[in-house]
Amino acid sequence: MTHVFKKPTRVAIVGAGNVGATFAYSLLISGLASEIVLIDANHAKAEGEAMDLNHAMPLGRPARIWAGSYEDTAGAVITVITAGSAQRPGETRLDLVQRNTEIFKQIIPKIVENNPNGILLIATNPVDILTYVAFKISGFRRNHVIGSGTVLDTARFRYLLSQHFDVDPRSVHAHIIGEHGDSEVPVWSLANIAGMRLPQYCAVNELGCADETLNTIFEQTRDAAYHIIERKGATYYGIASGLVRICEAIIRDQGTVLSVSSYIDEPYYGIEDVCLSLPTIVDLDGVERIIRLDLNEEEVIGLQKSANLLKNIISQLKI
Ligand SMILES: NC(=O)C1=CN([C@@H]2O[C@H](COP(=O)(O)OP(=O)(O)OC[C@H]3O[C@@H](n4cnc5c(N)ncnc54)[C@H](O)[C@@H]3O)[C@@H](O)[C@H]2O)C=CC1
Ligand SMILES: CC(=O)C(=O)O
Repeated sequence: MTHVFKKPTRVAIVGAGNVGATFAYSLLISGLASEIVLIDANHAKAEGEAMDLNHAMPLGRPARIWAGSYEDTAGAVITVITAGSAQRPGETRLDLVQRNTEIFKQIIPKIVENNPNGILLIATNPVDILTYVAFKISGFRRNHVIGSGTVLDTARFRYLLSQHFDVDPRSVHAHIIGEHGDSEVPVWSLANIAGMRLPQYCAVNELGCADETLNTIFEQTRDAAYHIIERKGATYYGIASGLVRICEAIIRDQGTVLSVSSYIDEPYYGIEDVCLSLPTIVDLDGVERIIRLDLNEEEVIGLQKSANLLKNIISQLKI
């Protein structure tokens, strides 16, 4: 009998709530993982989600899905953390900071003990602060601790721009950088469609590009979570798709440019020792490289303000 060497692609998900369960479903549909384990303080919730997901499998792609424990993070290529409190209407992401830091103090050591070589992918808010907390507690290399950061905000921005310009969002190249939150920064100076910066694209195509219109697009991007939470209590489809996209870049070793959050260890416009989002090359080793952007003065000031806000919160944290 021939023995076949089988190496499953395991993704562990800690937190089987709105975000964790929606991500698990999107990951199943994507076919990227052969094993998906759900871990939650509420084990019955993880079990229920696993049962429901298993029933979708014969109609889609095969994978092994179960409700497990931290021992099951062993061998996972990526452990995605979505556990913790979410914003209630009117709350900011930063309001969640100490509550979710306490949860990370319980969770991270258990993952490290079982899976010292995997990649941590953080979605729990405030995501930049918790990426920093996970980096410090885990002792992992900076490449292996990634926050979903402004991947979602960048997607929202590209979607809203695509609506304005009436083009496929995948053909809009534009990034939101800095905090995943109220101090985030739109990189207008480098935004382009078909290689043309927006003012040139508007002029050539006789389209409206008024400052007021573009500002409204940014405000709708920045405030999207508040508007969704006001209406339906939570957001999850956007972030679930963002997490799948990050997992794809890692599992398929794609070297994709994504605005993930990671630890800045070398001065970037004078910013260091903080986690925030910048266009980053993501591959099998996680963060391969952060791209040096040629920002204008207003964008540099915005990015520095965003970094200072995050650093100020970090300095008050009890890790
Ligand atoms: N980064 C981003 O772009 C986004 C982040 N989020 C964040 O994701 C997080 C989760 O949001 P939802 O899924 O809507 O919340 P949820 O309340 O539906 O789910 C949270 C889950 O975490 C579990 N949990 C809590 N403490 C735990 C612990 N110590 N160990 C294991 N599991 C634990 C709960 O039992 C629950 O099932 C929130 O912090 C939210 O703000 C949400 C949307 C977008
Ligand atoms: C909740 C959140 O962080 C978002 O939807 O952007």
